[in-house]
Parts: sequence; structure tokens; C-alpha cells
Amino acid sequence: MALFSVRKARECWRFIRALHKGPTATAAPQKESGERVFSGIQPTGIPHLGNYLGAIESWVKLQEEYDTVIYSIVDLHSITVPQDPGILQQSILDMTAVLLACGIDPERSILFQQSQAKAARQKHDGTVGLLTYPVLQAADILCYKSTHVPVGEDQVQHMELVQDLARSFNQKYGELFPLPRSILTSMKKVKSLRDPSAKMSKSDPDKLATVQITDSPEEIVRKFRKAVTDFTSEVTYEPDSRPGVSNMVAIHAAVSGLSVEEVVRNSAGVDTARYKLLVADAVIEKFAPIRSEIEKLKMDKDHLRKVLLVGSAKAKELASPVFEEVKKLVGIL
Ligand SMILES: Nc1ncnc2c1ncn2[C@@H]1O[C@H](COP(=O)(O)OC(=O)[C@@H](N)Cc2c[nH]c3ccccc23)[C@@H](O)[C@H]1O
Repeated sequence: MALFSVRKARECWRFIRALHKGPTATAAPQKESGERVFSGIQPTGIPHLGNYLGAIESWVKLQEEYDTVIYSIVDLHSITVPQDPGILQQSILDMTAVLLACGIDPERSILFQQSQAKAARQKHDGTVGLLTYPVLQAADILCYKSTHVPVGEDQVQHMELVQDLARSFNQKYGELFPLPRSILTSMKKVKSLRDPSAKMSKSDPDKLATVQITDSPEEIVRKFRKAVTDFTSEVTYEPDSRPGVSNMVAIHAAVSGLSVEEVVRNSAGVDTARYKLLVADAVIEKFAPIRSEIEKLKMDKDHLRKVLLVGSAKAKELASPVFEEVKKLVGIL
């Protein structure tokens, strides 16, 4: 199967975006009803603090606020770079366990594996279209007529393309797609613990930069102890001039449920070296119940597979009438 490099996908994205960006573009009217939340996560690797605070935690809350909530484990996105098939299969089940442990409830949301729902509609697998990353992301979102997409800041550019494509389709063929809006959390960009000018990322080669949901308390303490701050010992929140310590404060506020001001006030007189350990403790406390739930869920693979199968069937049910409408408007039905 042909594999696309991330660089190629980005070039392709720029090209498509250039094609669809035009001064004549006008907004399609947002529909009052029929609100649908959609988001996705790649199954490769264990989610980290950035995935959790930037996306997953908000996914859990949105289950309370919207009737139709759809979350996809986007395995097709992850094969845009080479993957070991055996490991990928295991990672999909592991991601299912992580999302359930974090509070995604299959009774209140549709949780499914992207390829199980897409392959059934696209009889030819592995086409360039399927692997062209940002376009595939747009298809993910639009095929459910999604209106709200909870994501971290790194996905905002992709979301602009999705809106451009929806707008362009609506102008050419008639109003079909709502223009999906991003939902960003206050932690839209959790920074690397080793380089606070960069985002925390699964692919960071420095293992100390990223805190995974399943890290042991000892690992979490070690990573926070080594977190890069600066030479001022006081704890303050000044993201521009003190990005390292401000990242600590923001993480602390997010995991403890306190405001940034409260966190800074409570830390008066504590130096940054000691403060990093307090943040580590707060993260350990937040992740402890999730970590033990993941261990339990991972033992029942049949249950995890069943959750995904049921989710895929529900996802197909929602996508199929939209697909029919698209075909009709385009004139291929
Ligand atoms: N350091 C960080 N700080 C804050 N948020 C962060 C951080 N790192 C990651 N995120 C967010 O985590 C979610 C999953 O990340 P992925 O890289 O798997 O996410 C991705 O690779 C997507 N392309 C998956 C996708 C495919 N189709 C979709 C349709 C809608 C939304 C998302 C998708 C994302 O919301 C991401 O923004």
C-alpha cells in the first residue's frame, strides 16, 4: 500500500487550501438543531497530558451537553506513516481502553474505529484520497454533518480547511454541510516539559518531554523534576516571558480544577523546584483512577472489540444518509 509522508500530506493540504480559499466564499447558515459533536484521536502511542487536557477531558464533558457525540479512533490517519500491523491492532484496543477509562461512555457517545466504518463504504482500500491526511479529516467530520469539533490548537489549521471544503461544496451543489466549529479548551496547547516553546507531542524523541496517562507516579515525578523552567525561583503566570513555569501553572490549574490566579496565590513562597513536585503530585492524583481502570479494561479484549463494533454500526447509520444526499446533489445517484 502506498504510504504518504507527513510532508507530502502538508504540501497537499496547502494546495487544496489554496484552491478552496476565495474572496467570494460566504458562510453557510448554521442550523439551530441537529448539532453533532465529532472528534478523533490517532491510536498510535498512549495519550499524553496534552491529548487529555486539550481534547479527551472536553470530549467527556460534551457527552452531557449534546445528544449526538461521535468519537473516532482514527487508524487510517495513523497509517500515513509506517506502522507495524500487529502493534497497530493492539494500539487500537489500548486506545479504546484509555478512552473508556477517561470517561467516554458508549451509552452516551458513539465510539468507533475509523477503518471499520469507512472501509465498508469505500470498497477500494488504500487510495491516495484515503491517505491524504487533511482531506480525510474533512471527510471524517463532514460525513456526519458535524457541527462542533473539540480539538487542541494544533488542529485549527485542519479545521479551516474543513470549513473551506464544506463552504465550497455548499456553493457548488446546494446547502448541505453545516460549517463545523472547533471547540478549544483553556489548555489548547500543553507545552513540552523539556522545551516550553514546543507543544507536548507523542513523537517527541526526548522521553522526558511528554507525560503519558499511564506513566507510574515515579515516572511522573522524574519528568516534572527535570522540567525546564528558568532562573527565577518565584511561581508566576507569564506565558510570554516565563513559558516553562507558566506551563506548570496552567497544568496545575487544569488538573486541580482551580483557576490560574488561585494556583499562583496558593504557591506564594514556594520555589519552582518544589513547585514542580507539587504539580507532579496533582497530575498523579488526577491520573491514578484512570490508570487503574485502564489496566482492568485491557484485560477484557472482547468487551473492547464489542464496543467498537457497536460504535461502527451506529456511525455508519449516521453517515449513510449524508452520503446518499451527497451523491444525489453531485448527480451520481
Ligand atoms: N500538546 C497538546 N496540547 C493540547 N492538545 C493536544 C496536544 N497534542 C495533541 N492535542 C490534541 O489531542 C487530540 C488528539 O491528537 P492526535 O494527534 O491524535 O489528533 C490528530 O492527529 C487528528 N488529526 C485526528 C483526527 C482525525 N480526524 C479528525 C476529525 C476531527 C478531529 C480530529 C481528527 C487532538 O485534538 C489534538 O489537537
